[in-house]
Amino acid sequence: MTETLYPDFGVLLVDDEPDWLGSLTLTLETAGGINNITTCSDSRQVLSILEEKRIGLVMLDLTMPHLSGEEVLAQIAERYPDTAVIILSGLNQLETAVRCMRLGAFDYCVKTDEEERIVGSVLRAIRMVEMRSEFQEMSSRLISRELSHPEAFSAIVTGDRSMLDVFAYIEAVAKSPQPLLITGESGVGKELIAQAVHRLSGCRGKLVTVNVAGLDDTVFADTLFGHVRGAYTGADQARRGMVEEASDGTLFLDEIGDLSIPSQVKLLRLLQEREYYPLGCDLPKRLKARIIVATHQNLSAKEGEGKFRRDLYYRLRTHRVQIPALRERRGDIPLLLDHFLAEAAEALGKKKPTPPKGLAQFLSTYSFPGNVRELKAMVFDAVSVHRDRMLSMDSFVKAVESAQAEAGPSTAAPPRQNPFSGFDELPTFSDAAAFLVQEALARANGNQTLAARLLGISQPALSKRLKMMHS
Ligand SMILES: Nc1ncnc2c1ncn2[C@@H]1O[C@H](COP(=O)(O)OP(=O)(O)OP(=O)(O)O)[C@@H](O)[C@H]1O
Repeated sequence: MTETLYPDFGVLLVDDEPDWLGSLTLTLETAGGINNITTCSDSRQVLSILEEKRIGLVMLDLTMPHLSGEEVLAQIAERYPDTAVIILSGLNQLETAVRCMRLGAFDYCVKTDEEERIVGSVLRAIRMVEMRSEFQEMSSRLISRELSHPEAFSAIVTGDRSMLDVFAYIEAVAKSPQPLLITGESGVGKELIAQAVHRLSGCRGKLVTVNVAGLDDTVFADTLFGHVRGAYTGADQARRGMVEEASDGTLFLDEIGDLSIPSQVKLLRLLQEREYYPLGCDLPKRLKARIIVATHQNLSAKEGEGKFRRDLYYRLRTHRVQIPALRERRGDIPLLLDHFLAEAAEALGKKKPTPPKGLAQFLSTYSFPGNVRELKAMVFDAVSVHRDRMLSMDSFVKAVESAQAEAGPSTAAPPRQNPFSGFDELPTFSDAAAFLVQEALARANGNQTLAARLLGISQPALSKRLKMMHS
């Protein structure tokens, strides 16, 4: 199996001592998981390598024959300003370090520095280059408002601007090896987003989904890391963990907000060390999967309450997207309605029914606490019971009313402000009623039955009021 390259751009090591190049390569591979390395022992060749290969980071020795590290640094800074350079010197000379930083070096390390210091600097430089390229890619997409791979999002029905911005962001970060955090209320389509990211990532492996809600720590470790035969009583067979199942692919951990603290520690270790031990096994295995996590919970609040580890939270949110609730993109309701009518008709072997006039308008007045999933269920239910060519409005009205009754008056709708609180002068009762009626009729597209429902009055009461208004 070919190993996934990290980072996805090359790291060029330049030093006239081949032994040092060999030992630095080994250190970066073993301590930093960095395996996309090119070496060069003749500083005169650096520019032609940069010309030919996609190099994002150069580690330059300072003292070299022909062209010194400082001279090469100046050339790189001028011709390849997006390439990060770390200077590696045999001597700790403050003056030289300052000069190199002024020339644009990312960092200055001394060869005798601790391994941790050198590897840490390289990992930070890699992250900076990755972030810079994501930022450039995202801004160019946001400016052009065009997607390079719209087909990756074909399962997600939307015309909403903020969703399209989410798509643009996802295209920019899809190939990053860092985790992606997807947040949003239940039913907004987080799993569909994870599928799109996996498709765009170009990973050859599978997308493996694990819902971690309700898994206790032992089951979590066993599910993710697997075990060897005989690891515990009853472990008659070895089990491959989901991390291994997702090799060269994507591991999608859903409901991450419910993860217990001990499991959070295990996940953090996996992300930091990119290694794990199947239960009962002394040899570590390498993490070769991209990690995507999702939650409907507010992780930042959980972190504040001490229920989610800060270090894990910050690691997970390197890339993050927030999927808006359906009530924040009501323009999607008619599109989704049409999509689910076709899908339900096909699944149930029926002809696609014609929706009653005003249905989309009626649905747009509802807050959909269950988001797209709730709309989908409503449509499937209505299509399964309908018999005529025209779909009945009734099953939708009943579904909305029973959901509202179930939620109770305080949660049926999002908390509202008193619309009159900012008024200097209050309208009269009859003026306020007239405004309400007009607004309800506009929202119901002139449909009086719907408008009456929105106002919580009977249709005869509404027509009486309309007569009064017009007399
Ligand atoms: N924009 C969309 N277009 C088409 N189908 C959608 C869209 N958004 C969601 N769905 C459908 O709605 C249902 C719920 O979506 P999904 O499971 O992705 O939500 P979720 O945010 O992951 O929910 P949860 O937090 O409960 O896991 C699925 O059947 C999905 O196919």
